[in-house]
Amino acid sequence: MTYSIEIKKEMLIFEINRPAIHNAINGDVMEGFKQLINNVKTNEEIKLVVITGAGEKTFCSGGDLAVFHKLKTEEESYGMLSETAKILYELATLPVPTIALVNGTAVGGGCEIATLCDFRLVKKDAKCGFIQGTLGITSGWGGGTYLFEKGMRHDYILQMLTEAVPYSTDRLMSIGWATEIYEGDKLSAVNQFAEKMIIPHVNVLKAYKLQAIRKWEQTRLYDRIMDEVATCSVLWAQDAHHEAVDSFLSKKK
Ligand SMILES: CC[C@@H](C(=O)O)C(=O)SCCNC(=O)CCNC(=O)[C@H](O)C(C)(C)COP(=O)(O)OP(=O)(O)OC[C@H]1O[C@@H](n2cnc3c(N)ncnc32)[C@H](O)[C@@H]1OP(=O)(O)O
Repeated sequence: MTYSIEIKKEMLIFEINRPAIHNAINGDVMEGFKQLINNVKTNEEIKLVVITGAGEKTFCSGGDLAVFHKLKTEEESYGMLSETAKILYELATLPVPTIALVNGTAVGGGCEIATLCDFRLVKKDAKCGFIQGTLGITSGWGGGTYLFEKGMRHDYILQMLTEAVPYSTDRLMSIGWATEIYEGDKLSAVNQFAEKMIIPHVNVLKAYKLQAIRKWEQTRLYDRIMDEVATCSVLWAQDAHHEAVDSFLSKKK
């Protein structure tokens, strides 16, 4: 299975399970996200959602380049990017808070998924970044747009997007991207974090989340994400992108 879904102490824990390729996302994992969303919408017991990656090294390395590299044109890439962005928008706007339990490297689309969550608990030695620029593309799943919603300094956001390198946890904390840094066991870390929330009063959690969702609706977050998708698709179809991905995929051959 490329993912697992477990419900523990009113928390739904979604784990991407492709550690051999750094938990890269393919269509199967996206189906898992759809199942997660459906579970939350139909099960009133779920009060928090946690997203994490299998293994010790990586949260998620973004889209599976071997799979998505088959998409060559603007139209083909728009199809995949928009479909994924829609699912991730549903994830971001779930009625309960979401926590990215960043147990290791989060790059590319992996950094986008962590960014769209309400909280980011990051392992001490993890590195995270919007490295898409090194592939000649922008973020294409809504991640850049979500980053501008995080209340971080504008200049720090643009630096994170345009430097296109993974940041250390010190930097992630100082720019306001990481919520907390943890050491040791990831489930203990998320349990300790969740205990501080008023879980028994789930309607309070939901009411605050709804305030954020209403703001996003009023500021047309969804439309702005789809603009990001369209921009990324144009860049995706250019030689610079295909050459950069070829170079990554053939680096050890
Ligand atoms: C498609 C959407 C787009 C978006 O909108 O954001 C994206 O997500 S673009 C994808 C962006 N992601 C990347 O470019 C990450 C690529 N990966 C890396 O930079 C590195 O692998 C790593 C995650 C920093 C780890 O480096 P390292 O520890 O040196 O491991 P390897 O590089 O040797 O990787 C082992 C193995 O895994 C394969 N791999 C890694 N990431 C991906 C990926 N995203 N897609 C497919 N395969 C991936 C890598 O090719 C190696 O395979 P083998 O050589 O066959 O062992």
